[in-house]
Amino acid sequence: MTKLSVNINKIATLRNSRGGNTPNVVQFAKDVQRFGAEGVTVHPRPDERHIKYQDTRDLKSEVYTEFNVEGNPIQSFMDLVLEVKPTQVTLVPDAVDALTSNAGWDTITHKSFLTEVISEFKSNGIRTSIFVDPELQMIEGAKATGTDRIELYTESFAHQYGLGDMKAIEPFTSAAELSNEIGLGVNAGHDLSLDNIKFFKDHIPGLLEVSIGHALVSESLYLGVENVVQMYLQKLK
Ligand SMILES: CC(=O)[C@@H](O)[C@H](O)COP(=O)(O)O
Ligand SMILES: NCC(=O)COP(=O)(O)O
Repeated sequence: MTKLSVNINKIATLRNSRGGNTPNVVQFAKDVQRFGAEGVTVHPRPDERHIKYQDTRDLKSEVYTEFNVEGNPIQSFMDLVLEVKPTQVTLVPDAVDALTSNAGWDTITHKSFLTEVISEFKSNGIRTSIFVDPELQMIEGAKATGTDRIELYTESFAHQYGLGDMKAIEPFTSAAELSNEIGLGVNAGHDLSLDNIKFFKDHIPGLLEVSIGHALVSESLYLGVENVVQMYLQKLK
């Protein structure tokens, strides 16, 4: 069964825009879990443009489903994750000034670095996932690092699907099939939405988790948070 992890970065974006504590990030995380979400995801970036390191600490005691913390494993991020010890850490190769996540890891070039980082997190009881493009070589490279899971970077699927190109799913299906064969768990995320999630899920064998934020928050502006969470859960059945 595919779990829905709600990425709450954009709630922090809205909160930070006025400098106060409205909307309250922790309350939003409690509410989406109450509405049925099976996880909460945050991406504390180095510039803290949205989720702050302190938010990640504050959320730890309030996330009773699965807590997924994403980021580039720079030292400050490593220290935060080892302090908070979330359910899962997802390693993302983002540049400090990236507008948003825009690429998966080159798991071959960075094999030794990723292997060392993953070993550190796993020895602290934290499940690991590596953000990758749906390239078979990168999937095999991810396996070699010892990671528990990969997260398929779904921006290219979402973009092409939105243009009517159904064949855009094919690399993702192949990547999931290989992952299943070699014992890698399959997560997915980035630009997934109510429009594309069912088609995506129906073509990805063994999909364990989707993390969705930007579209979910945007859709909630019109349809309401509880309604949107329930709509995602229905489409993921
Ligand atoms: C890794 C990924 O694709 C997203 O989880 C990322 O967290 C989005 O980051 P922004 O919310 O900063 O765009
Ligand atoms: N890992 C993807 C994620 O957490 C949310 O990405 P998006 O839905 O905000 O594009």
